[in-house]
Amino acid sequence: MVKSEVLTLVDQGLRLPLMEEFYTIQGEGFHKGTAAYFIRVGGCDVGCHWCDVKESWNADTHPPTDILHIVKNAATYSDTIVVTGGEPLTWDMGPLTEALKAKNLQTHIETSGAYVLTGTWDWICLSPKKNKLPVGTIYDKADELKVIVYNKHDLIFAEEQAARVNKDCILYLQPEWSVREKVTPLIVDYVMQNPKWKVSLQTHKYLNIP
Ligand SMILES: C[S@@+](CC[C@H](N)C(=O)[O-])C[C@H]1O[C@@H](n2cnc3c(N)ncnc32)[C@H](O)[C@@H]1O
Ligand SMILES: Nc1nc2[nH]cc(C(=O)O)c2c(=O)[nH]1
Ligand code: SF4
Ligand SMILES: [Mg+2]
Repeated sequence: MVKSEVLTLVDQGLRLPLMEEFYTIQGEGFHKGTAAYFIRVGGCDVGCHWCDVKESWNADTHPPTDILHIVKNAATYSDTIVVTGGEPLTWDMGPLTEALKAKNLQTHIETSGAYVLTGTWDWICLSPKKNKLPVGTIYDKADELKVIVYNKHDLIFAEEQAARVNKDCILYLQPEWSVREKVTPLIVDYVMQNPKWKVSLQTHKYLNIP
C-alpha cells in the first residue's frame, strides 16, 4: 500500500500507530489489581516533562497497525482492555472501540483529555495536564480523575480540576514516580485532611510488572 493510503487509514482510525500491547494487572486508579490487556498507541504532543513513556511520543516510530488485528489478538487475553499511549485521543478511537465492543470486551481509556473524546468507553480515566487542559465534554463523562502530583502546586491544580468533573467521578492523587518519596507524605496528609480524595499508586512499578 502506498504511504498516502496508510495515512488515510490512520486518519480514519482504522489503523493506529501501535507501540506495544501487553497483558498485565491494572496498576493505577479504581481498577488497580484487575487483570487487563493494555494497548499502547503512539503519538502525544502534550509534553509532560516527567512522562514515563516518552518513547511513545513520536507516532512515526510506531507501525500503523490494523485495528482488527489488534482486537482479534486482545480478545484472546482478557475481557478488559485498557487503551493508553501516548495520547490515545490524538486518534479517532471510534473504530477501535466499536470492534472491541463487538467482541463484548470492556473498554477502558487512560487519557489527558487534551483532544476531543472519541470512542465508546465503559471506563474513562481522565488525567489532566496543566500544559494542555482537557477539552469538550470529557469532564462530564470521566469515571475517575487522576491528578499526578509532582509538587505542592499540583494540589491546587487538582482542586481546580475536581471542580469541573461530574459528581460521581472518583478523585485520585497519584505521586509522580521520580519524586514519590518526597510527595507521597504530602498526598497522605492531604487525603486525610480532604477525604473526598483517594491515593493512587503506580502499583505495577512496585510489583515489577509492565
Ligand atoms: C503514560 S500516560 C498515557 C495516557 C495519557 N496520555 C495520559 O496522560 O493520561 C498513562 C498514565 O500515566 C500517568 N503518568 C505518566 N507518567 C507518570 C509518572 N512519571 N508518574 C506517575 N504517573 C505518571 C499519566 O498521568 C496517566 O494517568
Ligand atoms: N500495569 C500498568 N498499569 C497501568 N495503568 C495505567 C498505565 C498506563 O501507562 O497508561 C499502566 C501501565 O503502563 N501498566
Ligand atoms: S499526556 Fe500522557 S503520554 Fe503524553 S506526555 Fe503526558 S503523561 Fe506522557
Ligand atoms: Mg504506565
